[in-house]
Amino acid sequence: MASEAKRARLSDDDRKTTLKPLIDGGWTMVEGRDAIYKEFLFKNFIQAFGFMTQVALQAEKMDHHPEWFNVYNKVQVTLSTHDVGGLSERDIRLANFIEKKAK
Ligand SMILES: C[C@H](O)[C@H](O)[C@H]1CNC2=NC(N)=NC(=O)C2=N1
Repeated sequence: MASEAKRARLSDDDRKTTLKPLIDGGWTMVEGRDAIYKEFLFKNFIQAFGFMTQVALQAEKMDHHPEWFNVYNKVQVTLSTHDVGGLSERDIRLANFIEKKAK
């Protein structure tokens, strides 16, 4: 798939199939924009930062970067595709990677 296509806004069908499992898993829609949000809690800062490091390397590989905020053991993540002003396939892929690493 071309990179422009990957950054296309998710269709209604995509939202029912690929987005729904993430929402069921604790991601929420951000009010007033087409973006998803989840808060992750770790044992301590080192665990949180280890998680962030893994996500950062994957984000760079995908050329798709999270909006996030960290204090000590808490990491708040917002995902959206700035180039298209909303959710795309890349947000789904990054969210699924994040879920895997946050376990
Ligand atoms: C030039 C570069 O490829 C773009 O700015 C990329 C970088 N990372 C990105 N990250 C996110 N979340 N959305 C984007 O649209 C985006 N675009």
